[in-house]
This record gives sequence, structure tokens and C-alpha cells, in this order.
Amino acid sequence: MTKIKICGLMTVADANLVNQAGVDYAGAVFAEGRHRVDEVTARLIRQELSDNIPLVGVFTDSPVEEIIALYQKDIIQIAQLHGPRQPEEIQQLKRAAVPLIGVALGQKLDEQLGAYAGVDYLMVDSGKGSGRTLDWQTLPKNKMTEKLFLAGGLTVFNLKEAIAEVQPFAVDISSGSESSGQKDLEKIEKLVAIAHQKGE
Ligand SMILES: O=C(O)c1ccccc1NCC(=O)[C@H](O)[C@H](O)COP(=O)(O)O
Repeated sequence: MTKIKICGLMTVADANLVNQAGVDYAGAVFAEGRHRVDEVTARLIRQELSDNIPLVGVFTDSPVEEIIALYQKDIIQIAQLHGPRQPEEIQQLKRAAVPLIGVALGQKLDEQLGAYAGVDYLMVDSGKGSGRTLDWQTLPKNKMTEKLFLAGGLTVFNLKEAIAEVQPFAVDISSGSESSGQKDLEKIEKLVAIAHQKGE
């Protein structure tokens, strides 16, 4: 079974959909872009989410203090660092006991993953909720799949093949869980069924 994160929740209704579908992680984006939520909305999403679904806060360049504050208020349970960070910043987050996903984007994945020593999970992605498919055939050989989130253009059509090829710990999907820019329950249920299929 592969765990599944649905990212880019923007409303309480979205939280309801992922509860119904039985996802393993939900994501709220605090970075620039069409999925961006503010703290008030993120708190409402957290309140609606099932207790067993951690809310992952997605950050590009937010100050570390903001990330720690959201974690200490229990609005997010994990921070996804979707852009390069100084080693000192990672250490500061670790000292505050914030569980971390370090993201490597696009090219030279090996080099980028190397900068995330000590984080809890790694993610490889093609962009920032871009829907572009990552060429998972070119992933680094030493990709530490036991703590790897695979992202980038995953859909109901390619998820099974991607999981078989990469065997990640988890998959992360945003665009592929939407229709006309809105979260789509039918798609999310199909994605969860594919990811949770036993023996794959
Ligand atoms: O989704 C965004 O709008 C976003 C903005 C800025 C930084 C990161 C962002 N998303 C990160 C994610 O975790 C997405 O789920 C991931 O990039 C995969 O997206 P997709 O290719 O659309 O499935």
C-alpha cells in the first residue's frame, strides 16, 4: 500500500471530500499561487479534517518563525519545504520538532536531496502544483524510497504505473485531483483506490 497526499485544499468543503475518500495526508499551500490559503482558512480546514489526517503546510520562502507558529498552534502537523532552505533554517525547524518534507524540484534531484540531511521525508516534484509529469524514470538511483513522496503530474491514468516504477512511500497529487480547478471527489476516490491497492 502506498500512502497518498492530496494537496491544494482551499475550503472546508475540500476537507470534507478528502475525509470521505480516506486520504493519508492533506496539503494546504501557504505560498504564492492559486491554491494559497491564509491562516484563518487553514485553521478551518484543520478543524474539518479527520483527526487521523495530518495537514501538511506547503511553504516556499515563508520565514521559519511563521512555519513554527503554525505548527505550535496545531494548524499544520508537517511542513513541506517547497524551495531551497539554508541548513540553519532546517536546524531551527528541527529544534522546534516540526516534522519536515524536503522537496527537490525538476533537475539535479540528487544534489538537492543531499541538502536535506535529517529531514523526515523527501519529495521529488516537477514544479509547484503545475500538473507537469515528472520523468520518474530518471530519478536518482539512491532515492531512499522508504521516505520518498513522489509528485508531479500524477493522475488516475498514470498513478499505477508511477507507483510500480518508483515504489515510493507516498504519492502527492494536486492538479490530478481536480476538475475545472476544483477538488473532485470521484477523482480523489479513484486515486486513493489505486494508491491503497494491496501488493502494488
Ligand atoms: O499547488 C500550489 O499551488 C503550490 C504553490 C507553491 C508551491 C507549491 C505548491 N504545490 C505543491 C504540491 O505539493 C503539489 O501537490 C505538487 O507540486 C504536485 O502538483 P501537481 O503536479 O499539480 O499534482
